[in-house]
Amino acid sequence: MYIGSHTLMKRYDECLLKHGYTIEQLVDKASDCLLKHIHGESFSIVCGPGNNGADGLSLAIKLYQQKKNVQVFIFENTNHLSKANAYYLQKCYDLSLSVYLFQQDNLEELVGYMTACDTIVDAIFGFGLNSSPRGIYQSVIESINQLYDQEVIAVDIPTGLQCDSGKPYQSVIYATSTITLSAMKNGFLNPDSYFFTGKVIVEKLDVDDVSEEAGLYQMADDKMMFPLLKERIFDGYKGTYGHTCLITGCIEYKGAALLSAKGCVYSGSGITTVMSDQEVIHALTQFCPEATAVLRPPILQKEDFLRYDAILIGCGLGQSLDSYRYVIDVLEKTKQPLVIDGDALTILSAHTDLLKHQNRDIILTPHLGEFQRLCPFDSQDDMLLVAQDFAKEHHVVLVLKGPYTIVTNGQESYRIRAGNKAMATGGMGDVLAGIITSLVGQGYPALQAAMLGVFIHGYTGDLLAKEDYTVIPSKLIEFIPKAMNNMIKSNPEVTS
Ligand SMILES: NC(=O)C1=CN([C@@H]2O[C@H](COP(=O)(O)OP(=O)(O)OC[C@H]3O[C@@H](n4cnc5c(N)ncnc54)[C@H](OP(=O)(O)O)[C@@H]3O)[C@@H](O)[C@H]2O)[C@@H](O)CC1
Ligand SMILES: [K+]
Repeated sequence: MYIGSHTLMKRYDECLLKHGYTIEQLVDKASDCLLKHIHGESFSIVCGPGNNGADGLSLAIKLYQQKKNVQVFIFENTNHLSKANAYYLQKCYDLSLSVYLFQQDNLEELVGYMTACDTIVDAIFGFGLNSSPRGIYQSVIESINQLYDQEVIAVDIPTGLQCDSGKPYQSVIYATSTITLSAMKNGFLNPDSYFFTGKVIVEKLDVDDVSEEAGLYQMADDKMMFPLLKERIFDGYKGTYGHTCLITGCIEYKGAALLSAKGCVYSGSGITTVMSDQEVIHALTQFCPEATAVLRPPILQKEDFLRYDAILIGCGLGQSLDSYRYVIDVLEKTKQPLVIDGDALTILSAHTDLLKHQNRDIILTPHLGEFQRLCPFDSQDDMLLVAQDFAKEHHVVLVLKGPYTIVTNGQESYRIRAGNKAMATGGMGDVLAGIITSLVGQGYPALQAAMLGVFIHGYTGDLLAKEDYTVIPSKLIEFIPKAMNNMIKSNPEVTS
């Protein structure tokens, strides 16, 4: 399943136009999608001035041609209409459909006409709405919400719901169901949006598939993720599964280093070496005796890293002057695939130029606050686009942590369907960084390692959250091997 934001959906339409479709054809195909899910005998179709309205007008014509009882309501019939809207409105007039024009003084009367129908179609605004519907639009939305006997079907998005966040503007249609076109809208991932969308049906237009060309995100679910995890091989040994180096922890933040090391070991790393302060190393022998350790030298040299397959920097590294130097040393002197997390990301924010000419796999794992430092953005910005552009510009795999964590390398983009609110506890991100580094060390390509790491982490948390109110990192780690085994056993390619 693909997911789009308002910008990505606009880009999707532009791609289709570049493929040679006309906007009138696209609207025609959109209304074919709607028609499949519309039942009943009498319809009030409420159409705004853009292409969402055009979808409604085209649908009205098809229903009329099926001899249904159809009345169309519009807000203006001037040159403010989109090209497709004007085209289909003219067709409605040509066919002598009943078209009513909303004005301030006839609003109540026209809404009264709707009470005679069984279905109201909301084709007022779709992903083109850019602020709260005002004036007559607001009044019509509120009046439609007062009608309780009719089914309300929203075209693409309930009018007044924000496409990207799933939050309502001041006035929003409460739909019984929403037929969303081409892709799931990002806002519908927000569970609160369900109050407004009702049941969501995703319908793909019968056109060339331009989802990837347009940069839509893909939902990475069990079906996609289970087969990515490889079975351990018959004659494997510790060398088969990679040697990872974790430059993590300091006197003040020992726990983060311990959790990332254990996450790395438990998700299958062949050898895990923690490069840290004496105090961290001492604690490590108690917490995770399987990990090895080396004392972190004051200046990191290229030779210190020759034997490693993957490096992690961050996870409790702190932000001292030493930490700054470590981050810069690692970026300048090592060549292995690199995972950058926590404090190291904050340090990196002042030196993103170091990401240039790296010529190796780099995975960044910020939460929203860390990402804001790396890439200042505005709260109104389209995060799907911002994340994608950042990854593309800096040639990294970006793991933007949150509900349905974003994983993108700028070319391919995913939302990971795993994880839950019970996992919102300190140290969870450190475990994730450890898992991803482990997978990189085991030879998974960077994008796959990032996706799989996020999935394993979230999936383990989901198993635990079935019984527990909170899921704490040290307990989650203990369950990682079981969860990975579950994934292998549930994968039809392995079990058959
Ligand atoms: N591939 C697909 O999926 C396809 C999707 N399609 C459909 O296209 C829909 C998107 O169409 P769209 O881009 O024309 O935007 P839409 O939502 O109709 O609104 C634009 C109008 O709203 C106006 N306006 C904006 N904010 C406002 C406000 N606060 N208050 C008042 N007015 C406001 C804005 O005015 P303007 O800002 O230009 O002055 C403009 O007139 C999409 O949702 C889907 O249904 C298919 O038809 C084709 C294939
Ligand atoms: K709508």
